[in-house]
Amino acid sequence: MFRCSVRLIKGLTQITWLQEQPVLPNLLYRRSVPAAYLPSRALRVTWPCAEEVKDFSLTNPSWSPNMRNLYNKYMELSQQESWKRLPSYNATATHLIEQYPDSAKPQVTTRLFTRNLDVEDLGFEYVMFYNQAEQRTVCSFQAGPYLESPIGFAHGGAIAAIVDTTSGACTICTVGKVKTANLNINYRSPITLGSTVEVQCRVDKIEGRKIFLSTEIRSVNSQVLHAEATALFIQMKMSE
Ligand SMILES: CCCCCCCC/C=C\CCCCCCCC(=O)SCCNC(=O)CCNC(=O)[C@H](O)C(C)(C)COP(=O)(O)OP(=O)(O)OC[C@H]1O[C@@H](n2cnc3c(N)ncnc32)[C@H](O)[C@@H]1OP(=O)(O)O
Repeated sequence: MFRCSVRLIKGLTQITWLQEQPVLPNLLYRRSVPAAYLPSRALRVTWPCAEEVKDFSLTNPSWSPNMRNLYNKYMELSQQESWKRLPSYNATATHLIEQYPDSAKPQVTTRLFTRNLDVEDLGFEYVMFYNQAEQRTVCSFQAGPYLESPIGFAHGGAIAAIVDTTSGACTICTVGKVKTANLNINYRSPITLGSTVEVQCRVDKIEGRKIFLSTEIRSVNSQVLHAEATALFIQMKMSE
């Protein structure tokens, strides 16, 4: 009973903290997760247990010096320019939690694909920053050993996931809720597992509900081009 109360108080403290985080107004999906998306068996409930509401885009001990350097560079730029670090939770619903009245906080039973491991270091380690004035997102990405495809290198699907995430976040920050309609990737040079790369994404043009973006993944010294991509996102209709 005592343990439960402590967990509840910790959880509420964390939620209050979450609600105080700066949020761009048009970012968030307005609907709760449709029932059809929910798994048939109960998974972890992430609210109001504080330990589940973790911001994964803050430094952790698994981050390499390159990962930390990029993080520090954009954190410094966030002080002077219009870059903003995007918080990153392990479920879309957790990003949305502030929209729910206290009486109707959702049970979070799904997970974002790129945040589906509990252990740090093994999968996707990444942090994204958004520049509103330039409609750009940058992502520092460290590819963990569980993303392997050819021996020692990252899987093309994992690279596609990080491109989709970086360009998706850029689009959501720019226009609100969207879906990916098209993603084209040219893989130019393999990404070594454990290495850190910089993903740079920008909105090229917006035509009605269509948002066109381009992305490049480069080594941290910019010398190696690992992949280049274009994406088309479609803005959801008001009714969706
Ligand atoms: C403090 C908070 C901070 C938060 C920060 C953010 C962090 C958030 C957390 C993490 C970020 C993660 C972000 C990840 C994002 C990933 C998103 C996905 O992966 S979505 C899953 C994969 N995609 C699908 O499953 C779509 C399946 N397709 C569809 O649902 C539909 O086809 C859809 C919605 C794409 C379009 O359907 P329609 O009915 O709305 O629209 P129609 O009329 O068909 O098309 C509109 C226009 O677009 C063109 N169009 C549509 N699809 C096209 C295509 N594939 N290629 C070219 N044109 C296409 C059409 O020709 C039309 O053009 P004309 O207006 O006539 O000029």
